[in-house]
Amino acid sequence: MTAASQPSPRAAAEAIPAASPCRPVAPRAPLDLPVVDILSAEKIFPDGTRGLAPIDLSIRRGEFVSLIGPSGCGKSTLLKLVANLFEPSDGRIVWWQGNFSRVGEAGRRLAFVFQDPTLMPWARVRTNVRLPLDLAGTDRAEADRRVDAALVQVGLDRKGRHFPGQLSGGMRMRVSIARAMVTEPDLLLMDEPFGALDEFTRNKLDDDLIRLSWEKKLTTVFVTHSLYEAVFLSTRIVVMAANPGRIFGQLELDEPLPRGDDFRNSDRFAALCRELSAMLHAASLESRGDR
Ligand SMILES: Nc1ncnc2c1ncn2[C@@H]1O[C@H](COP(=O)(O)OP(=O)(O)OP(=O)(O)O)[C@@H](O)[C@H]1O
Repeated sequence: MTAASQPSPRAAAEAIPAASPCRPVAPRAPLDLPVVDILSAEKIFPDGTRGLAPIDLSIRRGEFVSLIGPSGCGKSTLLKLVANLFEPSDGRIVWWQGNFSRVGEAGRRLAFVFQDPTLMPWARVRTNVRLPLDLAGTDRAEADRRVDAALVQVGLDRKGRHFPGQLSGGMRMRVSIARAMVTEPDLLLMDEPFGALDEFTRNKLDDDLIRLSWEKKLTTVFVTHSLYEAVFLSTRIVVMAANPGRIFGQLELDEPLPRGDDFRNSDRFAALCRELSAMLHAASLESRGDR
């Protein structure tokens, strides 16, 4: 792992100026209500691979938590456990303080955004974004209203009648985010959503995501390989180590939200990147058993 040397000039060169300057505001409202409690949850796959050692982690309302760490440390496995895409081998996961035995029950919505936008190529952008509402049987007028709002939120209000093949990679990812936003999720899970995009587009989408996250008071768990992205977006970063997958350390970031280029180009950002880089270096050594 290389040190985070001088991230600011690079970010400055590649970042698109924010639509509005970053306004320093007080941290968002109380963060104390747990959305997900991961209680000694462990994952051993059927072939015997120990994907995750027992993990304890609480995600609170309004947090933006990034999971970062070396390849194979269990970031995706942890995210899928939180998404209830599979069950822990041991331990348990409690959503909304046990008010719901499974995610997705009435009143609680969870949305998952993958690295691949997985759009229907034969359907227009509007139809793709409306899909979860159609599946849920939402009234058509209400669905159209939410689709309009979501397309505005991601800056695609003029692309609703386009097909996915007519869009850039960044635009397709925006469609995928809009499709998550129409469900008005209580918990947004994102597995390296911008990993396949160039850094210029990634920075722009990070800008949009942090604005959306702030405006909608989202609770988000986000997997990334980019320490710059993790520092820019997160209120808390969970650093993981591998062999077996586990939590190595955590970094709280109290930089006020929303954030923009002022933060990206600040000494504070550079210092936080260096701190995270050192943690990742140590986690990487620990993963190889070198320490
Ligand atoms: N379905 C599976 N069956 C067996 N082993 C699995 C399965 N899925 C993941 N693993 C193993 O579990 C461990 C954690 O995998 P996971 O994909 O969660 O890591 P990751 O941190 O997301 O990796 P990357 O950064 O490379 O995407 C790895 O050793 C992986 O090989």
